[in-house]
Amino acid sequence: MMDESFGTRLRARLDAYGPLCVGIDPSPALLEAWGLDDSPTALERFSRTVVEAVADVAAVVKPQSAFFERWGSRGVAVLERTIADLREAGTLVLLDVKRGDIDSTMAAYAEAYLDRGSPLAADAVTLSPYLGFGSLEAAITSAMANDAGVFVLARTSNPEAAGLQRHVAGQILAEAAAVNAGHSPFGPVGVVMGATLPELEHSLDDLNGPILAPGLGAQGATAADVARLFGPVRHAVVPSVSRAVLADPERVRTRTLAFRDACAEHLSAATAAQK
Ligand SMILES: O=C(O)c1cc(=O)[nH]c(=O)n1[C@@H]1O[C@H](COP(=O)(O)O)[C@@H](O)[C@H]1O
Repeated sequence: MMDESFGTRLRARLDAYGPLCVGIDPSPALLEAWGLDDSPTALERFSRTVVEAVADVAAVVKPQSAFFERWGSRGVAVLERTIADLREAGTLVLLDVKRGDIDSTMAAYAEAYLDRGSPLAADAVTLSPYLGFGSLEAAITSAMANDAGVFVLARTSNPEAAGLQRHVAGQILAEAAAVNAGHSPFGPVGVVMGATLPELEHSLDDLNGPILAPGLGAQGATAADVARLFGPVRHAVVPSVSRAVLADPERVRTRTLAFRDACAEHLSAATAAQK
């Protein structure tokens, strides 16, 4: 049994390795760019290569479930092995599944992804709050019981999101902050805020939880954008990148280091400018 909370483990990883989450997104396009066929065996080769390249330099690694699920049970078996490899390497695993459903179904998702006895158990999982933040309760309870965490979509990186999410993001952030109150160094409820946003429309000062910020690289965000948006909460931001580090199997590690160090430098410059 793990006895440190997800927040404590995440804090330690961020302090030791710097601010970056690397996605494992084995899309057909990337498999082709790597000279691999599109098959479960190729998925495994891709995932193993990324794990070996980044497990000891990225604070968090985020396998995207859809790219494994498209191969049915054989793909899910590769996802299970990838999670096991990452956990054995000591990396924090954020499983990107973006789940959200009514209470009883949510409890089953929680059992699948957060219960430490499950073959798919991760350190944290992404959740969608569009059935109401309260519908996520079973997952949040399970996360706490299993020393795991959740990342709830608040303002996502994609351009289509703004019209819908701007109406609800404030409420999601407030509900996450309420769960996180009193926890140290972070509560179990992180949020997702795109690094592509033109500006932050809500303060994150009282969240007391980690902020996953996807959109670096392929979606156009830079380390400077991360610092501009998240400088005031720099200790809590986890910028996330997939395609821009995965494009070339020979350069996954060097690109990971470049993104990580650029984010660290820009965030610390933002700190200095605020003093
Ligand atoms: O939850 C996520 O990880 C996520 C949230 C979000 O707002 N935007 C977003 O792109 N993502 C995921 O982050 C990854 C982005 O990939 P790249 O654009 O290749 O860096 C994909 O796996 C997306 O599913």
